[in-house]
Amino acid sequence: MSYRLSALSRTLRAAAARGHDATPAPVRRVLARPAAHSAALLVTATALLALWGPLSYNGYVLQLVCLYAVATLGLNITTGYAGALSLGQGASFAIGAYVTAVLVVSHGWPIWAALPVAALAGLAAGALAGFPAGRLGAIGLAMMSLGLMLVVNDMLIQFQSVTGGNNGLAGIDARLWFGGEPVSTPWVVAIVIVVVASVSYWLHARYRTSRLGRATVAVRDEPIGASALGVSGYLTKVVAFAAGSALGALSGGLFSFLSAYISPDAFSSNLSILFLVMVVLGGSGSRLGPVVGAVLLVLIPLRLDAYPHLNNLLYGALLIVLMRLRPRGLFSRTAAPAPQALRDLAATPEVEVPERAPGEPILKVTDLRRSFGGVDALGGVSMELRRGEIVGLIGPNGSGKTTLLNVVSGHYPPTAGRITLHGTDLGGLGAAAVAKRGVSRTFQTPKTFPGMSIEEHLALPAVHGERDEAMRDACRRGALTLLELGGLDPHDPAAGTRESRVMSHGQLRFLEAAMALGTCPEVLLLDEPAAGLSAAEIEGFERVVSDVAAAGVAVVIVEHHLDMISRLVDRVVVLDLGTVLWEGEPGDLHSVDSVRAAYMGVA
Ligand SMILES: Nc1ncnc2c1ncn2[C@@H]1O[C@H](COP(=O)(O)OP(=O)(O)OP(=O)(O)O)[C@@H](O)[C@H]1O
Repeated sequence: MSYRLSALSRTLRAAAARGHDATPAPVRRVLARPAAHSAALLVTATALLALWGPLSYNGYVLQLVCLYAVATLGLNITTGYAGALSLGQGASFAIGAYVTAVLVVSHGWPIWAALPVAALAGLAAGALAGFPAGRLGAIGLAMMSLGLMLVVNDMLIQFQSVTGGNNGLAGIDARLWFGGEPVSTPWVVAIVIVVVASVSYWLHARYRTSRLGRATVAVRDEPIGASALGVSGYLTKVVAFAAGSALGALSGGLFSFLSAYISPDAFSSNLSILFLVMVVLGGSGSRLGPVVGAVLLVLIPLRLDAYPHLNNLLYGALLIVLMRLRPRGLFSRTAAPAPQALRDLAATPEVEVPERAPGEPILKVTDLRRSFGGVDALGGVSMELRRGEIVGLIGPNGSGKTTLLNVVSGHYPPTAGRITLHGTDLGGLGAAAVAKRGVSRTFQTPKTFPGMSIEEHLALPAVHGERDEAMRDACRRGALTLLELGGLDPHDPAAGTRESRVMSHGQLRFLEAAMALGTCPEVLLLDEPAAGLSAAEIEGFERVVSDVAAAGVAVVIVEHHLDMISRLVDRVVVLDLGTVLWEGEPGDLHSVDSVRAAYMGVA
């Protein structure tokens, strides 16, 4: 037997070394599905309940684990997916518990009506808290959410006429109809708890793979890069707060039914900390982690009750050891699949590239200024950009090139001056809003999302507004070529599931540019795209830029490679000390004395 086991483990290790496990692919795909986990949770919990009975001690603990898991899954959306450290999940739990208790005890509501209302109350409270919280940093957010927990706890005591004050509310029985008799069997509550836990797991996993979930994770990983693709960091955080709080409140509602009696003692700030520890220990941002965290942190203290004098010490020491061994929690975050993005991209038809012919002006910058303290990074820049035109923006270090891109793309507000796209003012709009109007960009250091797969990156950008078919296809074809240049085969699903954290700098550059083209921009701003690329890669990149410009995309390219500028652009703008020093055709660049002096150091 031991020989067989070691042979099996050798086979598994060898398979792992080859990059896959021994489980057949279709079985692996089914096992990876959230619905499979959800069904397994439902079947296992129901079987255990049948074995132990819902009124037994074990049955009670199982129901407690399941309902706590609902709260931790919610907190995982807020803290794990959105990266917003919240100490307020206990407040949502309390709100849900009390809304349920009041509806049931004072108004005779049935369980199926009280629980959704509790979840809605949590959703509303989460959204209200999310509006100010969405703008706070990690520490501010933790403080605010903790404050919320304390306020809610105090309100439970103060609003005595509704909440029963310190005495709490008793008689929280499950009914099937409004004003009906309480059901006599504990199975109704037990089954509702198990089903809600299982469905919550599925919803929480679907959230991660949805467009909203992808946007949420992108904002967590790289908020500036996400905003350049039109994703509003603020809104994704508010929604994550609301969704997480709704599950927290639903969990509180289940707790009311399980306990049949609640009082403010059960909702101290320790509860929020417990939920957070469950999520962190299980693996914040992972799919299964919050459930495992709930299981462990309910069971471990119960086991330690056998050592009454040592239980706190052992509990604390165990947490320290576990976090030391697995600092990111027991389960790791994994990228979510988005195979459709690759399939769509790979199916883009071949496009015929027309002659490049710049058209009418679309972007206009007038007397644009931007200062940082006493430094005038832009001291009154005016320029126009035509449809289908490629403009090279060059100048010495510190001349304001990146600042100009940052201001035009909405990452910095201008100090003065105007930016218009098709005559509409862009000044004052945030980066996400500017991106949605058709201005896309790349950064000097590529801004990609380490926790997301390549296919997820490609599923993130969306086209906002009208674009003609040829331009769309040219952008998609360009994105496809960029991926191929980066050695990423869009026809190979295995390549798409790789996380961007393991990619080389050059690959990240191509991936970022492919995402920028994924928005099918009217204006594409490229900040030193050739840095770190080989001559062959630069040549391929130039071809893509030239092709999308021929389809009508207007391109501004900041670059120190003057050879590339001379080959590629229609017009060069030279910046010096935040102002336009010279503007003209690339062929004339070397013959202008002022440019030679400022940029090339030639007197
Ligand atoms: N966020 C900021 N805070 C303070 N000063 C800034 C900021 N961004 C830019 N600057 C300053 O503005 C000036 C222009 O910087 P910018 O990065 O736009 O130049 P650049 O032409 O892009 O330079 P490089 O070629 O080195 O990238 C510099 O003096 C820089 O120090």
